[in-house]
Amino acid sequence: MIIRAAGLTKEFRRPRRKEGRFGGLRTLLTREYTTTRAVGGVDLALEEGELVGFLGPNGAGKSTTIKMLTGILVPTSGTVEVAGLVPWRQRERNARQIGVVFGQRSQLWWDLPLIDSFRLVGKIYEVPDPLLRKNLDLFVDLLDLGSFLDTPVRSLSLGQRMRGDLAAAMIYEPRILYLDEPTVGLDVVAKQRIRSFIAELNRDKGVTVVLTTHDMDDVEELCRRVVIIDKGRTLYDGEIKALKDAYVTHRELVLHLASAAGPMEREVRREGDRVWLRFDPAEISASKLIREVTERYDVSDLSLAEPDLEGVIREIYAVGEVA
Ligand SMILES: Nc1ncnc2c1ncn2[C@@H]1O[C@H](COP(=O)(O)OP(=O)(O)OP(=O)(O)O)[C@@H](O)[C@H]1O
Repeated sequence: MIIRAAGLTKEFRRPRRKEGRFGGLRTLLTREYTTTRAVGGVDLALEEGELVGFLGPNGAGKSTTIKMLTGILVPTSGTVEVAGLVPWRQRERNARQIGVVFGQRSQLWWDLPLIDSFRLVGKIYEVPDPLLRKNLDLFVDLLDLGSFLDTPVRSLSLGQRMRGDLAAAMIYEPRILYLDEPTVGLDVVAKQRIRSFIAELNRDKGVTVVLTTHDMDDVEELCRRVVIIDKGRTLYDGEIKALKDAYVTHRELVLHLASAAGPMEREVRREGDRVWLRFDPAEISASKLIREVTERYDVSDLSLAEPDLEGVIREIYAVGEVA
């Protein structure tokens, strides 16, 4: 087990604000506090080499959990162990085995050319020169960084900066990579490049990845397992497939008709020569339904619509529990 957290809790205490005249002074003097429980007892266990999607609505406690796993925050209670270390106690040793990328915030040196940030990270983490060069070559190639290595970070586009951040986080070859919304605000091409890079690190180098995102395409493409939290507690921890099986009881078959046909059994929608049929796989298998319709109708093409993770997740967030 490379990451193990048990009963992880974080409470933030803030002085309670007093209203009215001399409110500020009274706030200082009385020392009453309001407590926010951001994380309320999360258990998490990851094997080395896993790639897990860490999901939850805004304010669920994802970032706070990640900050405890990375050692930035000290838990109020509970235990964390990451590759044999207690992150907040052994911060420096922990930092060498983890890479962290926050989509909203860059870790790079704003005024320096991108390449200088890589060199500085290499120095800080004491990466031997040949290894630094080898990894730089690889990342420049995989993330297509070549055309903007000499550009100051502040002048990079969001997508270029994100790719730079990812490369910087991996240049010292950490075993674990924490990604907090790595594709937020990026166009489809940039998203795709980042997803392929993450997949490759995980597959070829065995890097363990914890991925926080609101983009279900990230999850569909990269993760087999998801952990969903809300209001600081775990709602679901398991395979995406099992989640879909539990929620998506219907599938859709989309037909292209070569010649006109009247209303069909199971039809739910029609647009020009396309007809959508909805069916329950427990009642009729996709192959049997396809056989039936192709025997009866003049079908030129067909496709099965995949169960939609986005819809499943939306439903779970709305209800606040997993059925
Ligand atoms: N430093 C802090 N002081 C007080 N409250 C905080 C602090 N950091 C987070 N919180 C609160 O803890 C809760 C969880 O926040 P957190 O940032 O972990 O959520 P999140 O799941 O990452 O959300 P998002 O998807 O919006 O990034 C929120 O109610 C937030 O307001």
